[in-house]
Amino acid sequence: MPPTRSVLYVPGDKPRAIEKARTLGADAIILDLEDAVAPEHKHAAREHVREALSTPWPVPVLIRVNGLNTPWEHDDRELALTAGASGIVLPKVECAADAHALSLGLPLWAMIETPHGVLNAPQIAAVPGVTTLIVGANDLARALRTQPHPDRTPLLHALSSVVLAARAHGKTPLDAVYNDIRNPDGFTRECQQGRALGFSGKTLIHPGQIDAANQAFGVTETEAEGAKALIAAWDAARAGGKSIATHQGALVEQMHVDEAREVLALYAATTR
Ligand SMILES: CC(C)(COP(=O)(O)OP(=O)(O)OC[C@H]1O[C@@H](n2cnc3c(N)ncnc32)[C@H](O)[C@@H]1OP(=O)(O)O)[C@@H](O)C(=O)NCCC(=O)NCCSC(=O)C[C@H](O)C(=O)O
Ligand SMILES: [Mg+2]
Repeated sequence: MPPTRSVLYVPGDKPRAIEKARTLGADAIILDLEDAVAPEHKHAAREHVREALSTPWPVPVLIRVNGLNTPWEHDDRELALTAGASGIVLPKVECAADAHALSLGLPLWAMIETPHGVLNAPQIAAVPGVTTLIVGANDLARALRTQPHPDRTPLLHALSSVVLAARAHGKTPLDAVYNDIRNPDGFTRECQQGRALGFSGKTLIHPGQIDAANQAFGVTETEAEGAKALIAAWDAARAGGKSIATHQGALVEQMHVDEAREVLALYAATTR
């Protein structure tokens, strides 16, 4: 799987921001046709997105289309199919049938941002074309009538439900955006919380959030060296006929080795 530590939304009607996004260092880009684009700009945004995708990008670029049953659905779908996007982001996915409705042969990133979406997350994650679940915390908080909380306590159940559903089906869970672009400390704390909850990365709204997300969801050289040492300890134990090993005083079993290999794969993919 390509890395998804940092996934930046860029409004489809802002060509300057789109061009800027090419070189910002995010692992993936979502060109947005939905909530970041006012109704009167939807048509122009589609043209900007088509133009942007007519030349190669260094990272995967997805299109967030408008939701099913909106007036823009048909034209967005046609654009997504013909423009050369790496995938489609579908907002407000409520059930598996919604995901099937937009199974167009491209990877589908399903946004879980309604109560039904959370309740049906396991069925949505099970749809073969769905590769990724993204939490949409703004829409979800509104629908649930939760109050803002620095530790996201009111949303923890939903956040963990999305991780659980995605992981159960081998899909990638991505954490929600952090709205306060002037609060880097709060952003970093939320990245760390998202990683601890099991998310693979975070969706972002501003270039200033990319480095912190890459760091929080990435692998340091020290961590990579630690993973190599753990695998070496395991290999030595197995070569000596042992079924389990210890490394730096801690038990090592097969699942720790699998985890260490994932750490090394992410390190290799993000240090080119
Ligand atoms: C939030 C913003 C409106 C702030 O914009 P602005 O005030 O212009 O920021 P800056 O002046 O700090 O910008 C500095 C330069 O960086 C460029 N920029 C800003 N944001 C982006 C971006 N997202 N991608 C690429 N480049 C960006 C500016 O153009 C400036 O460049 P320059 O002119 O050369 O100096 C703005 O950041 C923004 O629009 N962000 C994206 C908002 C968005 O996409 N929203 C929709 C997705 S989030 C969502 O819907 C969540 C979900 O559905 C849910 O329910 O939770
Ligand atoms: Mg939303």
